[in-house]
Amino acid sequence: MSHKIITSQTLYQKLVASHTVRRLDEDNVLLFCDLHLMNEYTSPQAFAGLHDENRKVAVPGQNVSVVSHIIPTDPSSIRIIHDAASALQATNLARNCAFHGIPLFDTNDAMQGIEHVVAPEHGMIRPGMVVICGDSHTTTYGALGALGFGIGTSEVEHVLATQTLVYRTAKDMRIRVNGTLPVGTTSKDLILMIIGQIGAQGARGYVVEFCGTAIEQLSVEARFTLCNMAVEAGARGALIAPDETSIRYVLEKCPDIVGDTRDAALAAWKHLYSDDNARFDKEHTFDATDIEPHVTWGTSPDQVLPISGKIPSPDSVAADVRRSAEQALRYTALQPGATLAGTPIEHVFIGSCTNARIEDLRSAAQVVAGRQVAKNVRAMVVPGSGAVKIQAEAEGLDQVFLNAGFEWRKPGCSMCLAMNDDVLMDGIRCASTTNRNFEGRQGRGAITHLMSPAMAAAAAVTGMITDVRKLEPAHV
Ligand SMILES: CC(C)[C@H](C(=O)O)[C@@H](O)C(=O)O
Ligand code: SF4
Repeated sequence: MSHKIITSQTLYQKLVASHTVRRLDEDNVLLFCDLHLMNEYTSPQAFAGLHDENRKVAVPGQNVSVVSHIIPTDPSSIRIIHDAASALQATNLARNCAFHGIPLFDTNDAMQGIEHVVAPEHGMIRPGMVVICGDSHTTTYGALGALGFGIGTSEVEHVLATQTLVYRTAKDMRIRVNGTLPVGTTSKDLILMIIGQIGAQGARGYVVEFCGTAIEQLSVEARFTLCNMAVEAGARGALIAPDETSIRYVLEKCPDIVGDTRDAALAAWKHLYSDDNARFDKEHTFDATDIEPHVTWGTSPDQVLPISGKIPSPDSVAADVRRSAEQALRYTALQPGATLAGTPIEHVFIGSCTNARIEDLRSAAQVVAGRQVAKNVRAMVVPGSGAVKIQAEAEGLDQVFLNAGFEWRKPGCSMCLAMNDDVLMDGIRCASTTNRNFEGRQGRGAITHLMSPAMAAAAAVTGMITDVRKLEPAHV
């Protein structure tokens, strides 16, 4: 007689178990995917592979495509992609989606934007789902208690053909953040601090569950920022157990969840938490109480400092990271021992799937209101999606930015990775709300400093990296 042993499970284990079609071996399962998101960049070869084998898309309705990376953001009314290769990617995506009956947010759709901003605002992401995409920042959806992660192009083809994925299970990490984030700081500062502490590989091989009072107090949009950037610590996924805050958000975005469906959904979501005795392979605890605004000084997101900190000397860092620190400082042209505050910048970019949602724009606008972009600084806001842009315009935020001398652009990935026309020149130093400060990320030779939207706004109006908490009150 066999006895079923009921053990405590982590939230991550519950999500994997509920989507496992078949266990393949010790490490791998065949995982069912509730939603597969696609973009123009990582899907063409997958469709080509599918067509070569004469296969159909298994469940077209559980796939959605968004043109994100290569779309132009200039304010002209019709968007025309001038680069031939990029235009071809967009046309291919449109053709493939039409052929297979896959919904598409196309280049000139009013709701167009960055895939990770578009999907949740249209109610596509719900607690308990598995969401995958050929894009690393799919971890964003953990904010709603959905397991999201990026996949490679060959996997995209497999998912299209079967709506399943051969999935190597990850280890479990818990990051608890006690306390409350102080005024003037955001979840961007929190995640930059965490990445600085555990390193760019610190969560490699793990799915991270965030918990603790500081996390509970975060809005859903702030949680998106946190989970989005967990991948910059190497995480294979990020999760926050659904609570009242996230459930309210989802119900607002999902008009179809009513009546019995709503009761059933609420009942199912109640189980989405890590059991008391669940075992995590690794745990970290932080306190949010004394967190300062954080800004990167190097070419990896873990090369980061609190704004009052001093740029490290390569001699003072551990031997294994010394060379990369030296290289980074050579690239960013900064002096060890100096503070980041006061470093002149030439460009400000407020955008990306990390920080281009409405709350991000509100927080930047609050700093900008009544001030002017500093002389010699070019500053732009690229909203995360058409919906964010429309909302911001309804609130008059576009006018706040335009009056101050910012450019107000159309949505897209834009200068987050410079795959469209928004590219920085060699040597230009940019205060950026994005997630990656790699060499050349925003243009060859361009230097990126990652920070929160409020800090980027402070940089725009002062012309230098500035502690937003120390700005004199503006005369609005
Ligand atoms: C283009 C895409 C594959 C890439 C990713 O996977 O993250 C991009 O979105 C990025 O942010 O670097
Ligand atoms: S905004 Fe940046 S990080 Fe996000 S999907 Fe686009 S390129 Fe990647």
